[in-house]
Amino acid sequence: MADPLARFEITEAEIDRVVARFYERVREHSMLGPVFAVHVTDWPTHEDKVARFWKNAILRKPGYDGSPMQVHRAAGNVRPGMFSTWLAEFDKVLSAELSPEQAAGWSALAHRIGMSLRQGVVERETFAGGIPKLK
Ligand code: HEM
Repeated sequence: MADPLARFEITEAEIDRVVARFYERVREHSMLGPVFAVHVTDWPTHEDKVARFWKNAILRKPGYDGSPMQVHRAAGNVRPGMFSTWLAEFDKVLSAELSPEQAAGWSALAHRIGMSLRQGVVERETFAGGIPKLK
């Protein structure tokens, strides 16, 4: 039986497939591709880690113990304006690969997490009161 705490019905294989399709698009994307290229050389390892992140977030399956907030704040080349593009690309993959119910559930979760990560990046780039650190 499905885990009653799972946010929506999805299999681990479906999660793996979405992650693989998404980073295929990211690698070719004019804005997102170069950002990842600075950090990720071993794509299978990256995709495996991100798939474990989503299995933990959606299915509550242990296996990811990283800190996405730290990673995105520290990356240095992830800008606040990139999150809407990332999410739009992710939504395209969700719609193409999953049922409407699955896509809607995962999209809502991704947008919630994305807005929180974006806020972390914004805070790194601003002083108290929202004054930008110009550089
Ligand atoms: C919007 C929702 C997003 C989610 C849910 C998300 C999720 C993740 C996760 C789980 C990781 C692995 C973290 C770890 O190492 O433990 C990661 C890494 C990374 N993300 Fe995101 N991300 C998002 C948006 C973005 C955006 C907008 C960018 C900018 C292009 C970005 C760029 C990166 C890069 C470059 C890495 C690799 C960092 C490294 O290995 O040093 N992410 N992301």
